[in-house]
Amino acid sequence: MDTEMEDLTPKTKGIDLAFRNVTVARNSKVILSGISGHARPGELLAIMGPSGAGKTTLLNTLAGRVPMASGEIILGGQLLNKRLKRKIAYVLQQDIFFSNLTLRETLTFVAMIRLPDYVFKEEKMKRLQEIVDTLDLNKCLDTNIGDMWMPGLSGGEKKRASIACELIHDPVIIFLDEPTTGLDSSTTSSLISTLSAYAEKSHKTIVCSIHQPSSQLFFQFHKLLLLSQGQVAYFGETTKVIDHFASLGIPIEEHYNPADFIMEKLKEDEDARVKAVSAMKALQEKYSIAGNMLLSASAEADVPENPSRISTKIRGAVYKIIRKPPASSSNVEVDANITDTGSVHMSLLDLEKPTNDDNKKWPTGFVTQYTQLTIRTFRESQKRILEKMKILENLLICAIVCLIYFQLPRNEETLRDRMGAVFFISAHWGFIPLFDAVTSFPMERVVINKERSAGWYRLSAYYCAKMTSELLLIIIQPTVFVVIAYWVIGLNGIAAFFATLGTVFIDSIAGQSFGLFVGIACMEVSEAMTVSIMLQMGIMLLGGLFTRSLPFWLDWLKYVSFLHYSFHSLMFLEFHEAPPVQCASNRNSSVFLSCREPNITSHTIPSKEVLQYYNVTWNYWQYILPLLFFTIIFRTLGYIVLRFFRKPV
Ligand SMILES: Nc1ncnc2c1ncn2[C@@H]1O[C@H](COP(=O)(O)OP(=O)(O)OP(=O)(O)O)[C@@H](O)[C@H]1O
Repeated sequence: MDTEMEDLTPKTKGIDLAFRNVTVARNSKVILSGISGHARPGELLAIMGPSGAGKTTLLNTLAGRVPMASGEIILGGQLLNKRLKRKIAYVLQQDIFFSNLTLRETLTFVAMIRLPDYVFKEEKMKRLQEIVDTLDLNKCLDTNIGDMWMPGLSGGEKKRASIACELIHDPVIIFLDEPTTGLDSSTTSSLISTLSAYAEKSHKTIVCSIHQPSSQLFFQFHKLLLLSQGQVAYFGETTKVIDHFASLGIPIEEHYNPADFIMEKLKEDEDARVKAVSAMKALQEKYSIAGNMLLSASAEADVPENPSRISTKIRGAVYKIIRKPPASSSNVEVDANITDTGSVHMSLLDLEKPTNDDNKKWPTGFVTQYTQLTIRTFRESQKRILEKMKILENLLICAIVCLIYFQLPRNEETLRDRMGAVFFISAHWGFIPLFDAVTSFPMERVVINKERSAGWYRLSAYYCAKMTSELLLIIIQPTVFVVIAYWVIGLNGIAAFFATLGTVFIDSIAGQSFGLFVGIACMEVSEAMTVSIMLQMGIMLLGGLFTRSLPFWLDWLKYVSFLHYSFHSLMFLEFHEAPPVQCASNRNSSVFLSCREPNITSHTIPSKEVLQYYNVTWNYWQYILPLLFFTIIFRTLGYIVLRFFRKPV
């Protein structure tokens, strides 16, 4: 893999990362205590430590995703801020994707949306190909990402795909949270080699948390930050760690994997752990650590034999470190002059200065974001909504409905059945999109949150794309259903047919809007399902078929059921200006006045009377406008909840 590294020509060089006295507390528990360290461009820094040591918390904190109780994070000479956060790439431990998109579709979207608008599409695709070559992903470009239910990319390929998504936009610094979890040893080895080579060749700063690498892998990391119970147990060059532990009186046994040895000592030998942590503390207390960490210095100045001698050793290296800069300063200056090794001057102020382009909040404009998100959402939803099983299910339901209501005679005896058929159509096509939205959104939220926290696009662009891209898909299945069932059942004529079709579309869109709102408001699929089933019951009962006369204090509730409007508008279309309904054969038992009237010779019921009998007293638009209003209200509420109450961390 690394042989192809030459192809990759990043436009931006990495920048220095320095962190000092990072302390994080959660629920009055201190998770990280006074963590300091430093990584330079071209370096691969490993954060290692036993489970629960605080690796993920530290990475999240360095990436600006977790608030600190105290401490400083300095990137390229500036305290970490919103603008800098957008230049950080963060590869999460979990690989989060839309599982039914192919890798090519996924990466094309990322390239189009994360590379700035002034880069031509051909250039974006070229950059994408370079990343694909570098990470050896050519073979699986047309494979679905997949998940536990759908076969797709292997674990290693998925991890490389996650890394590819982050490398495309040429970040200045890359964080990876346990990228080797779940990978076999050869995939792990090839991944770490790729990262190490990438850091060196493209001069990027890479920080990566890792559990327990093999010894071969261990030495591929340039630097090591060892955590134990939220404290630093070692920070410095990886090659010096064995000597360092030996100097503390903890020598490694021969032929032992150093990573295994260190982890065992930290986990099982409390004395060794305390010694290691105290040695680091002694260093930190002695010197204010800013741009350069003491042990990286001590590594250059040889490793001290024991903690008590550390200060002498460091003093021997004659470090002049400017003391803690003022907290208010946005440009933190750190000088490290090593007088005995020549004049090594490093001013973090000299590194990357923000350009106008850097200050832009989003990599691409609204139009690009909206277009790309529409394409992606359409592809993703198309595979979900028009899934083979769903099509089959709807065709079967259509067949059952056609069999039950086949060519309903238009008479009083079958009026109830006709009403049932109309109610079924409105309920079915209101609830199918509702449940699709309810079940799919909580899963989609995970992807959206990942992308929102990394600042890929505006929420408004995503939401507009989501609202519009699925419209066409939502109406395909009801169209097929209505086209077949309408004529097989023998509903009202051709003019009412088109109006029925339009009404079913509006019903489906209102149902989807309601489902989307519930899906957005609920955090879990199970919670969303419980809430929607309860609401579905209420909506059904208030729809107009089951309850014709509610207690007066409950009567208003029917007006909040969208089904009430869709059902009544379809009833209106079915009976307004429709062929007459024949009276019951026993006219005396008829519920309609027109049939019971002894002087009237006609044996039919006027549509107006049927509509009145079923309480369909408004005109068509009076039922449709509230449906449109519901759609707008639920979609707006969905946006508000997503924007203000469901913010990603
Ligand atoms: N919100 C929280 N409230 C309380 N404790 C927390 C919270 N988040 C994390 N912790 C605790 O902080 C410690 C560090 O967690 P973290 O996930 O950073 O460890 P880790 O080193 O990444 O572990 P692993 O290797 O198992 O992933 C753990 O003991 C964890 O239980």
